[in-house]
Amino acid sequence: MSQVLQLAGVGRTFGEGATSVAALRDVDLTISKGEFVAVMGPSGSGKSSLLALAGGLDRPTAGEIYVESTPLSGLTLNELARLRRRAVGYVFQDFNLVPTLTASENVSLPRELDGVPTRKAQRQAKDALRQVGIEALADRFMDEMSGGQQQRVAIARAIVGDRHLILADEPTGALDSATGDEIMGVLRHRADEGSAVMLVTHEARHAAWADRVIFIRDGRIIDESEAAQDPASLLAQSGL
Ligand SMILES: Nc1ncnc2c1ncn2[C@@H]1O[C@H](COP(=O)(O)OP(=O)(O)OP(=O)(O)O)[C@@H](O)[C@H]1O
Repeated sequence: MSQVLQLAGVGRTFGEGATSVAALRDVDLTISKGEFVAVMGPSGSGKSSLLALAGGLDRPTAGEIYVESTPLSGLTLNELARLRRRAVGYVFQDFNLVPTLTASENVSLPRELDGVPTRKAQRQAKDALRQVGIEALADRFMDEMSGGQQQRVAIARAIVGDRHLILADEPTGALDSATGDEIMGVLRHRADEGSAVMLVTHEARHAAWADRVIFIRDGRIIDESEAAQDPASLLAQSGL
């Protein structure tokens, strides 16, 4: 099975009647094992909504979403939560880390909740923290870490274990550009190892790490390109 994520005719409308907002309309999208896809588009175009649906954090008002061939509409909330913990790593814009836990505990907690034995979960957490370059900070609490360090913890939590679908919403916002590139390298590596990666970004230089770039405007996919050699040409192509 090579399709990790599939959206078929997906729509998401918020509210009803005259004041309703169509955040996404009729989106068809497939991401395969080993594929790194970047999503670009203006503010309010539907990028975060797309990621939330793909990660099972929200439900579509039209169409169907499949994660590893499982149609999400058929799952109860508990089943959806289990699938999210097992298969989906999510990097939130605002990190969503637990302040009273250490870096290592923040990363291992979702694994333990999913029944992975503590020792193994801790080993996996350590490995994920190593991949994002902060293994030495494993025992620090969140308020002892800078914004950039917390962001790395959030990324470690998303890639820990063997998640097959990594969804990242602007994961480089608080990072300087060298660290941002390092994080892109981590996501690229995860894709090369067989995960499907979807990254929302405003930065063409980050999108250039992807195999494919999707442009969204007004809730619709307006264009898809193979990643260009020259990141600036991505923006030129889409007219963004
Ligand atoms: N919970 C909600 N209730 C009502 N409208 C919403 C909700 N979430 C998103 N929207 C609307 O849906 C549209 C798409 O929003 P979304 O956050 O997905 O865009 P975005 O491309 O991620 O924007 P940004 O780049 O600013 O993060 C916007 O018009 C937004 O106002």
